[in-house]
Amino acid sequence: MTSAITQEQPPQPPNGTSQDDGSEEASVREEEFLYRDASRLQAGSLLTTRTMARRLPVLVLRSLKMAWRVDHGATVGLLVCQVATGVLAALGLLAVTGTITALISSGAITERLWDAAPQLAVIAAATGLRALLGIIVVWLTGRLRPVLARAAEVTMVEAALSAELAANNKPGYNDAYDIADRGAQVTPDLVEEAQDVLAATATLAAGAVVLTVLHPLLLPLLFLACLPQAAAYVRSARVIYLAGLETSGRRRMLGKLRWHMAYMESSEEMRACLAGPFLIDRYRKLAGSVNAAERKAANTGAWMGLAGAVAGGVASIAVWAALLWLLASGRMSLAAGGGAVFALQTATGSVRGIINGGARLVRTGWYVQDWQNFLDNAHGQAMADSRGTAALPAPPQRFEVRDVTYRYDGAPKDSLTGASLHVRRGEIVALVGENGSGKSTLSRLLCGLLLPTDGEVAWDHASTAELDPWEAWKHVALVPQKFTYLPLTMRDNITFGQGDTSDAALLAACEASGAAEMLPNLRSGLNTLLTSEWFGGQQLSGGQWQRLVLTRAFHRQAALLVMDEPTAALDARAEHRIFSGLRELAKDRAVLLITHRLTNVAIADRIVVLDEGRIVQEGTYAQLTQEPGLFKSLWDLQRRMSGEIAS
Ligand SMILES: Nc1ncnc2c1ncn2[C@@H]1O[C@H](COP(=O)(O)OP(=O)(O)OP(=O)(O)O)[C@@H](O)[C@H]1O
Repeated sequence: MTSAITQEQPPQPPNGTSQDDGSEEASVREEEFLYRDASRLQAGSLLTTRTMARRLPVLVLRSLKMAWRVDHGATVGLLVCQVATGVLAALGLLAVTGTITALISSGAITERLWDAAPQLAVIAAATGLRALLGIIVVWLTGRLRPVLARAAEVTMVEAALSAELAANNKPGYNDAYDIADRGAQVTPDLVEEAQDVLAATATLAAGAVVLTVLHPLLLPLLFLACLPQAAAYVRSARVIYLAGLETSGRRRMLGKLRWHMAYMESSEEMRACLAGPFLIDRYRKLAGSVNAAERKAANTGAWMGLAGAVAGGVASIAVWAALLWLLASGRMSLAAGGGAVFALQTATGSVRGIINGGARLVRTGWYVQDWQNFLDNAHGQAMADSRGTAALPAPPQRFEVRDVTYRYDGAPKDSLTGASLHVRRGEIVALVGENGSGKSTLSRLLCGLLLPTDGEVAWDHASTAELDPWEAWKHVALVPQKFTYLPLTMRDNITFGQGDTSDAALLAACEASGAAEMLPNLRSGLNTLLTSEWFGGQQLSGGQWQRLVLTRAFHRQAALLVMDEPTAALDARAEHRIFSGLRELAKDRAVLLITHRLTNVAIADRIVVLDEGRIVQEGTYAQLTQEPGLFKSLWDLQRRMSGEIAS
């Protein structure tokens, strides 16, 4: 049977152009506008060729440091190989010069051959050893590459975790992350390219010594000849790098589209809502726009490369002409000229190697620089810059939001305005209100996940802005509205490696949440891998996952328990279990409960009602169900609805 994707014709673009007619740019105006980020482009365009040329030695050094950090042995081995390669190249070159001198000197041919024999032996030995060193370099690089790549990936994750939660809303942050991530991916390239440049430099050093001995004019001439080509190559690398920056937002969107189209979490809607064909069409248009930008950069880069190569060719002719002139004018002997030809060829090859490798190194260096910049302060969003390092002397007793205003970056209006609320240990406070009224935002502020735009959030007497966040979050247990399905075992999903990891402690938390009922059906009990994406794993239902997330929160034994719609996916029996056990849980915890099921909030000591970011009511269940206001109108509506449905 043919799949829906192949049967369906993708919708035509609004202006009637097709994705294959070469006019992708025109058909994707809207998507381009949406996913472009100018702030990064500006940063990239500040880089100049001269700056990068100056940074080349720094990059080589940095790559060596990175390599040293992950594998001392391989780094030393590579350095030794490169130096040895250079020494062997010098020996080989000297031997070639010696051989030519011996062969074209006067005397019988057999004598001349005997004279040249030791030099020929040196050439053979040097060539063989260089080949062997080449193999060792490949082996050591292969050993180093994966370790470096994984180490760089970990630094990215650590940097992302060090950023404020609010960073995700900051313009340019996600692009900066993506570009930095690309830098992390290419760090092994930096090391390899630095190796190439080092190897070419070592060989050049050998050629340079020979050339200088033969005639002091040859080497400066050779360098001058290569300058235009070097500039052209670096410029070409810059064009391609800038195209990468320009398209980063769109490429990120492409990655997200691919993820949603192919992965399990969204697979139902992709099929049943026919989102797949629609998104494939969107993907093609967006990809067309990225392709067009990259093609343009590749064309410009190729033209620059061609111009550089022509300039280089002309300059090479000049160098060879100079050599001929030196010979013709008797300024250089014929024997020395023969050696000079070989030395020039070797040196020219090495300089080209340095230019090629250097241009690649410079481009990779830009990416790696982006990576380093991100690592330095998470694109200006590091928590270390916005928060203190104070520690709490003991688990807090009271959590308070004082006259807090919060606006998400780029949002047209405040999500919370002048809100105040407190919750003590032993107390349950319910937060209610219509969709978008600011409940989750307020809970994030109370947990210290967000810092207020105005006002203060205090745990006992300490402001959350003063506290070391990682220490502070040890006192928080959160059941978020949107929870993550982690492909870990049930045990790891509950503990995340913290607290009492004994079966007894886990089973107690499972009993409280209702997750214990799932255990007999799990293949390996607490050690079952909770995903069917890998062999041996098992997939939980939505409600079962919610039970698990509740188990995690109960197991944490934290002073503050925040539950945002904790029973939305639970069946009636499971929901009843949670609410009937909540008072017991609250004995030593401050509980903030967010729910739309208003009969459930009868359990709370106090109820706080939010409307459009402002607290409009506060009181007990008995008070608010009598008092005219938002709570009563929503409560009446829910009761009426269940009555109407029942009748
Ligand atoms: N990450 C975010 N970035 C930007 N704006 C946000 C973000 N999260 C929420 N908002 C905005 O803040 C306002 C309050 O959202 P919040 O999620 O706090 O509401 P809520 O009361 O929890 O809603 P619901 O009942 O639907 O869960 C909304 O207008 C929403 O658009």
